[in-house]
Amino acid sequence: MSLVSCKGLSKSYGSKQALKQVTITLEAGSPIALVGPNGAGKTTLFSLLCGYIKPSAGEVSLLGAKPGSAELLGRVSSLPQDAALDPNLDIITQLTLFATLQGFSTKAAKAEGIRVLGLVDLADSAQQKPKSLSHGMSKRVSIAQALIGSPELVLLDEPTAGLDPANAKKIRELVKTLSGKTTFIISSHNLDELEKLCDQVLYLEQGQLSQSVSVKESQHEDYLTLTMQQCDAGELVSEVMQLGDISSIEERQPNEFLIKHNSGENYAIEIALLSLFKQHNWQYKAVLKGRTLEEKLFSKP
Ligand SMILES: Nc1ncnc2c1ncn2[C@@H]1O[C@H](COP(=O)(O)OP(=O)(O)OP(=O)(O)O)[C@@H](O)[C@H]1O
Repeated sequence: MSLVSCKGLSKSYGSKQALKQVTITLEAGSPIALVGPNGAGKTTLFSLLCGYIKPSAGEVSLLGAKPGSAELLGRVSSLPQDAALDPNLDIITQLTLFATLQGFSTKAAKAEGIRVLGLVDLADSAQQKPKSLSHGMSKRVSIAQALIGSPELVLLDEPTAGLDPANAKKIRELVKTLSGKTTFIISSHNLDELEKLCDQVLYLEQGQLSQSVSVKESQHEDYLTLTMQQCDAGELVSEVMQLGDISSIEERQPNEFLIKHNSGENYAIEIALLSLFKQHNWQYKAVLKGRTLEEKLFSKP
């Protein structure tokens, strides 16, 4: 049974068509990214998956059931973009309440609340009220709430937006740790973050699913992405073109070069590049196999 199945899924708000004929099947496993410009329909798709809104046309099912149905209680959860906590109740009381609503006994619900707060490193804040929390801490409490009951599918809408780098890293590590048992679908504008976390990236544009990109496939592509320290781009390009099996090299961003090659031999190009750098005493920052996610989504090879 598929994790998510959408067939011709569409949603209009009055005359505004926010989602157009989205058809996709997603399987459980590594985290899946949902990317797209502002207004592309990401939150609308999440809201349909959660059952917060009804489709205007088409079908959607999660784990074989309709979104919002009783069968999915405790199996699917979400962190909405604008998740808000009740200002009047302390954190552990709120989490305990949500766990109780999922069917935990009162005692087990409190233990579950403490467990999920521990996952987001906030066990010490259990007795605090939301107004005494920073924005980042509130976001982490909302992520904790989404993890109650260890659901099979968790939808995270911009989970690290507004978090400082250390806390964003902690959330990424948490997602990595829990992946396997739980499948995460993550909407974010941070492509570097998604590239680190996800194997599959869905790209929504003007309500349509325009691409589904596999991050893992980079291993099999005939591309290298080279990031240099300061260098003379013209000289580098001319020298690299003289190496064998190079089809093209282009500077895509300052000091970042995309090399297309047709070498069938493992590491041959990498070794030739490193010898070239040594010969000229050029300093490099990174040699990445394949193309960056940004290149895959936004540039035609
Ligand atoms: N309740 C609503 N009523 C009317 N139009 C809406 C409503 N919600 C969303 N829209 C419109 O639907 C389109 C898709 O919005 P949505 O919030 O799903 O996009 P998004 O990809 O999540 O954007 P962002 O990255 O800015 O969060 C936008 O044009 C938006 O203005």
